[in-house]
Amino acid sequence: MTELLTSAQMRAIERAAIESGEVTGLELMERAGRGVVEAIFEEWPELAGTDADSGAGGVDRLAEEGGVAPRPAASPQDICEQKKFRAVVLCGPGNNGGDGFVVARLLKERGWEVEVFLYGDPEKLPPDALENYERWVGNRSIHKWDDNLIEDTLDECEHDLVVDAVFGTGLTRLMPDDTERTWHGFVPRVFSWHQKDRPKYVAVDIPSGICSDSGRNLEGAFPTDLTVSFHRAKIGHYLLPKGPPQGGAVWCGKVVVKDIGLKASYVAGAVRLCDPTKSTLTKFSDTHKYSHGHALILSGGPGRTGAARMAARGALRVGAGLVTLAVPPAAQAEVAAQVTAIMLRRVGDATALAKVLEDARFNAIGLGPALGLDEEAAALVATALEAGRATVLDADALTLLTQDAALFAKLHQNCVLTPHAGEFKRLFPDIAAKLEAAPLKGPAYSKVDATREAAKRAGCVVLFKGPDTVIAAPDGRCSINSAQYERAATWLATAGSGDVLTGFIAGLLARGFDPMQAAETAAWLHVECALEFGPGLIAEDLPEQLPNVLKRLLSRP
Ligand SMILES: NC(=O)C1=CN([C@@H]2O[C@H](COP(=O)(O)OP(=O)(O)OC[C@H]3O[C@@H](n4cnc5c(N)ncnc54)[C@H](OP(=O)(O)O)[C@@H]3O)[C@@H](O)[C@H]2O)[C@@H](O)CC1
Ligand SMILES: Nc1ncnc2c1ncn2[C@@H]1O[C@H](COP(=O)(O)OP(=O)(O)O)[C@@H](O)[C@H]1O
Ligand SMILES: [K+]
Repeated sequence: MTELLTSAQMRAIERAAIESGEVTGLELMERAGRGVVEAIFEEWPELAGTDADSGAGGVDRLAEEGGVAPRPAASPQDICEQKKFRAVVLCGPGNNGGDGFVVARLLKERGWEVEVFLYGDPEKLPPDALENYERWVGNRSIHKWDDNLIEDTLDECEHDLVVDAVFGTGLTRLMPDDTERTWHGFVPRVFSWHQKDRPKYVAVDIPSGICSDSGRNLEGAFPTDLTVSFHRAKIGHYLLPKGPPQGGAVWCGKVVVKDIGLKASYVAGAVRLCDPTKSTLTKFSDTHKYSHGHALILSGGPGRTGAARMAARGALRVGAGLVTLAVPPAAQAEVAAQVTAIMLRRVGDATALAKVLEDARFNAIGLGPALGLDEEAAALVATALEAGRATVLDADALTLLTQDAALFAKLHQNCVLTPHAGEFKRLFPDIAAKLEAAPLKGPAYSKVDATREAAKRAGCVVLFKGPDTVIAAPDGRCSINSAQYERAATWLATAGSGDVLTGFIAGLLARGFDPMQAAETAAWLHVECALEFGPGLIAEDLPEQLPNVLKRLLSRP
């Protein structure tokens, strides 16, 4: 699985590499800037042009005029007279700005017309950024930050590119909001999504204003088409905090990670991006059906059996050897008419469930979807938890846990809880409040922090749903299953899809996956199934996509 880093982890890796003498900060900055330029041309080859088209090797007209650095900026009209690719590079007061100066220089070397604006004092730039500032101003113009001039420059003639290198992983507080500027006003004026023939917007490392650890929008983030990060993606690229203002992945556009020559080393405690390997699925492939386990899925009463039937089908398709639906007697005929490979057991109450669970071959339980919220349902949850089996709890089972502290206390390390945002808030109201509170500084409290805290409190795996599903174990392991960017599958948010996920987890638990691995693998397969089917998907379709999805996964080299 790919690691996603925090800003502190990234800084530690950078520091270790520099201290070991294997690289200098200046070299890293040069590679970062080069990586951004490479990514721009890979994304929009039309911007790479040919030497002749782009005027590469062309002489800086301002330099020809004999100015000395730093010279007064050219007026927007002056700039528009030339037919070249044009970029505006917005640089900030730290090393993110330093990367911006490198990008500006490299574009200039290719013949681009480049206007650079610096937010902050040159004298206060950190050393590597200062060095690149000086390399840039050696014979070129630079503008002191001026909202109006930036807007005029972009208005006066067509630009091909705006590079956002204002703040990166060092964003420590809310976006500046002083008497001279409010970023909330500046950003919508300059970063117009709707403008005809608008420039491409590219963020260096992360869109300025987005907290790289949490994805939270520290008010006034710059929305971009492409975000180019370095060494590893950051957690904030993959979280999608709710607005207003919305954050994270919404502003990144697309994330490309460029290698800057830092050694890949294990980072203790790093969050991972879910992407199971072939071996994850094959390592439990014995031949006998009982060696693939037996999942028991609890059904609701008459007229409420569909959710459990879908979960059971999911469990069977994901490879549980056997799946049995535990059905209240009044719903038996309804269920029997609709299932074939799935078996039935009459389970009228908690005593009957306890009897069924005397059979040790039932090694995994899935319960909650349409189970009901009455005392009988609560007794079923208690009995299931007391059995100590690998158990996934969803929907009504989660609501029941919120109503009874003694029931919550029965959770054990073989459980998986699968709340959506509403259920999470009911289960962990204080944690949800921290997540909902407006962030005042970076690094801000994130969905990763919230899920880790919830898992620790519950003493079991928590899978916090959404397009940015976060999965955490009490020991701190944590991963994100992303349904964003190239895995965007908004149509997965359809009634009953969560019930199928419960079934996938139960099936994998039955196959012997540990709870964290079952939750991660199921969440990943769930999105793959949605992508396989495409728009128009209904929940029943999800299990039917598994054969193709698994075939593809298992045929990977
Ligand atoms: N790590 C690596 O391996 C590599 C890192 N690289 C690059 O370095 C970037 C990180 O650089 P960085 O640490 O200098 O932080 P950065 O984002 O430039 O900002 C710091 C400046 O912003 C200021 N500031 C903060 N918040 C503010 C606010 N709200 N409003 C106003 N000011 C605010 C803050 O001020 P201070 O808090 O110090 O007062 C400080 O001056 C990283 O994203 C990547 O692009 C690459 O070169 C290659 C390898
Ligand atoms: N925008 C989205 N893109 C992709 N998946 C989503 C999105 N919104 C929700 N999901 C997923 O859809 C499923 C919905 O589950 P849930 O909320 O329990 O619905 P239900 O109770 O109808 O089954 C979850 O797996 C969740 O992660
Ligand atoms: K940036």
